[in-house]
Amino acid sequence: MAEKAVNGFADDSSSDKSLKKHATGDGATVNGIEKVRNGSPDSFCDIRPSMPLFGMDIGGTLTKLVYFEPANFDEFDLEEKETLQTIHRYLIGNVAYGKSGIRDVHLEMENQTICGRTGKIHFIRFPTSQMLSFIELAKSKNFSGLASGICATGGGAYMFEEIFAKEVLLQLHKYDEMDCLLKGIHYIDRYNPFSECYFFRNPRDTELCKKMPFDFRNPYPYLVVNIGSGVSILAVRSKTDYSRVSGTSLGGGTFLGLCCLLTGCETFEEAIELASQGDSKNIDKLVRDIYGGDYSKFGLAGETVACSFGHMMSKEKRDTSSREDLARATLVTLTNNIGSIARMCAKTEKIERVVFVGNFLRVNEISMKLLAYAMDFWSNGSLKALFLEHEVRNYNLCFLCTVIVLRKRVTASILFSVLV
Ligand SMILES: Nc1ncnc2c1ncn2[C@@H]1O[C@H](COP(=O)(O)OP(=O)(O)OP(=O)(O)O)[C@@H](O)[C@H]1O
Ligand SMILES: CC(C)(CO)[C@@H](O)C(=O)NCCC(=O)O
Repeated sequence: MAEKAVNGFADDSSSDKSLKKHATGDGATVNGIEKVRNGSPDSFCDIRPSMPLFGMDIGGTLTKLVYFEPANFDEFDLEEKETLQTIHRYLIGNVAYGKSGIRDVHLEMENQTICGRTGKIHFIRFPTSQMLSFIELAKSKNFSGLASGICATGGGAYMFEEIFAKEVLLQLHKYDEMDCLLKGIHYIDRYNPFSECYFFRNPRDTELCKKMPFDFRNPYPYLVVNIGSGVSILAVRSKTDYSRVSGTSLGGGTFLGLCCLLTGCETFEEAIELASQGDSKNIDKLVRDIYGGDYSKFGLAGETVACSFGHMMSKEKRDTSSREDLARATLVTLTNNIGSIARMCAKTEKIERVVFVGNFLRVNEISMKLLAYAMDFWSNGSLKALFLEHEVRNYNLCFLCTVIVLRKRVTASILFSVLV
């Protein structure tokens, strides 16, 4: 592969259909639901791994990478120190890497202690579609001769395991994404107890609706709705007891895919921008479009969506609909569907706190407010929709609990070449 393509993440060849998926199986299955106790990543903190530390979550759409920058470089030997300083200069000197790598500066976490060391956590993301470029690069740099292995979470840790082993001669140490997600949520909240978790006060009133901090220090039981490419719903009853109670394939990836199809947009940011200027009422049929007003007998207000995309069966309505309206209706449809499934899960599990996470909510206040509204309205105020600053903006957080322990200089070389 050309160096340029590798370095710039320019080659979009990672949709390689020949990659084989592996079955997971970290937990026992009870009534078709995976029951998982005792996630394993904590064991990392029993050791004092060599620096630098990275963690990676390879999702269906985005790969999230964290880099832990130790505060004091002086305690390392000369070679390690040199590597750390080079990484530091490069990473901190840039916020964008190649065409698609981004460092989210506003998410940085200072004064963190990981595995006995104090430092800062940096957050970087890039599309998983560029992963084969990363692998090509690792191969071309003879990574296997120098690295001890990579720890990773997410479907990609399984998806790319074989190709990493075969092509790069490198083992991926896999950790379950849901275990890590929950550990990540609590890690983050512990370090930002008064500013990480929030809710919307007065969610039914657009004028008075206001973001407020939520004290999440005594959180159990709660539901997690992880909106990534698809959606996983977890019922969490204690630190070590949770189950995946439901999920839906209609998630953030569906929103982006449909929006690209319907509007010709090409990025998530563009899709959200379009949606923010559109009106879904031009696309969806409301109860009032069918009843002429409310359907009072069952408490359905005229403003309620009766049929998502229902107006699109009319040629006239199709001809007058705009890209903005279509983007908005796609966003509202997906969000309401997720909200509705979450509400049913909360009812079945008898849980009142619902934490919505995942990158679908990144730069997407429309969906957050809609979810807050829907939870409050349809439960008569008994359900509370909660959100997290880091989670919402960027990461599954899995990687906070995983680390990539690489041998010194190689890490720098890989990271640099990929991100340059
Ligand atoms: N820059 C972006 N590029 C692509 N999608 C984005 C971007 N920012 C936010 N998103 C949204 O976030 C979703 C991916 O979220 P997330 O990173 O949490 O999931 P994932 O780990 O890729 O998927 P999964 O967990 O299902 O494997 C996308 O499907 C899209 O809706
Ligand atoms: C497959 C995963 C777990 C990958 O993160 C996620 O995309 C998901 O939960 N999808 C929904 C699958 C379902 O229908 O339950």
